[in-house]
Amino acid sequence: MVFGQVVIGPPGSGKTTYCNGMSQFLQLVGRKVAVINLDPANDSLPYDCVINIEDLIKLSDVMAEHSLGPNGGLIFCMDYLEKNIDWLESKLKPLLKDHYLLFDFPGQVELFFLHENAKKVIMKLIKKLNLRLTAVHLVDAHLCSDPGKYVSALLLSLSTMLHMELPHVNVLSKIDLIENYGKLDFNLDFYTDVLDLSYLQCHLDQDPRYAKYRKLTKELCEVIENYSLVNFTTLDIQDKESVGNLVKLIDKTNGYIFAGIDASAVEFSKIAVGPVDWEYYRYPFFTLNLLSSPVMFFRINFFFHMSFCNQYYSFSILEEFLLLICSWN
Ligand SMILES: Nc1nc2c(ncn2[C@@H]2O[C@H](COP(=O)(O)OP(=O)(O)OP(=O)(O)O)[C@@H](O)[C@H]2O)c(=O)[nH]1
Repeated sequence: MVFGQVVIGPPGSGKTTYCNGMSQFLQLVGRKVAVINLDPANDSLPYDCVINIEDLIKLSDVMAEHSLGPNGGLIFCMDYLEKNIDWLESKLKPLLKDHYLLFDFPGQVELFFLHENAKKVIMKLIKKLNLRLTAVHLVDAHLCSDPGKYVSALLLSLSTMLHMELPHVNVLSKIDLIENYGKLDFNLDFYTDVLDLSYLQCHLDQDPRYAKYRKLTKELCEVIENYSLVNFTTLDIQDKESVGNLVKLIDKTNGYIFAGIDASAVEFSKIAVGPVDWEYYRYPFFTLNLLSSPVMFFRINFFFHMSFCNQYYSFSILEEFLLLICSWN
């Protein structure tokens, strides 16, 4: 089984910097990492990429040949990549034995909540190569400094989660810079946990001319709350503790901590077996005590780890549980 991350997010949210920092961090903890650049607009790459979409198709050529702008050109490139998925598969195959994959995608957000090409590329790779990928969706933390921008970030994250259908982690990137945009209206927890958005209302412009805007924002917030899917974790890519916490979270969502049998003992002790932080207890925990016969007492600790943000489900003993129910009858 091969694990990895699909790194997505709006332009400038820090995807390329993330791939560089994350690959260095993972290499330091003992993983063999391969970064795959699927952004044809990435001119200067700070990392050594093993596969570069530029070897297949160049954005500048597409724009010149088809008289397209950068956005249309990128959509053309993704379409071309989907049609030539064999090229990517053949490049990935030698890496499957022992590498952890980081896919750096373009920043055009419509690729991830509207168009199907990028999703189809990912789904085909997952199915054919048996990959376990988590979507890491980066959003610039400065959006928290304005209620309207924050609601847009929530909507973008929600639509991307619904569209991509992958284990998903939303990240507020560049958290080290958040204080540069002034004091936040609420504690950081308010923005990361997304529990009650009604408080945002009083921080919107109270001018009577903005009444419709406030009503629209209120109703959009209700949509987000009704889905109850979005929350965020934070990241400062230069802080190893921040990157380490994110790695732990991603490892839980794609199952790496349970199946990373190729990982070194050092890595396991540092990342997977480290003390669980409070994030772990966000998942509902059920303990079922079942008396299956007068002499037999079965105690089943049924861990049903479920995070809406992470979309991670562990049904490892579900089978055992069903068998027990059958034998009970
Ligand atoms: N302070 C700080 N700066 C960051 C962080 N992550 C990224 N940056 C900076 O943010 C800027 C944009 O980062 P990129 O990695 O180019 O962003 P991108 O999402 O790849 O951008 P596009 O390729 O245009 O989609 C760069 O100047 C980075 O140095 C962070 O965690 N902290």
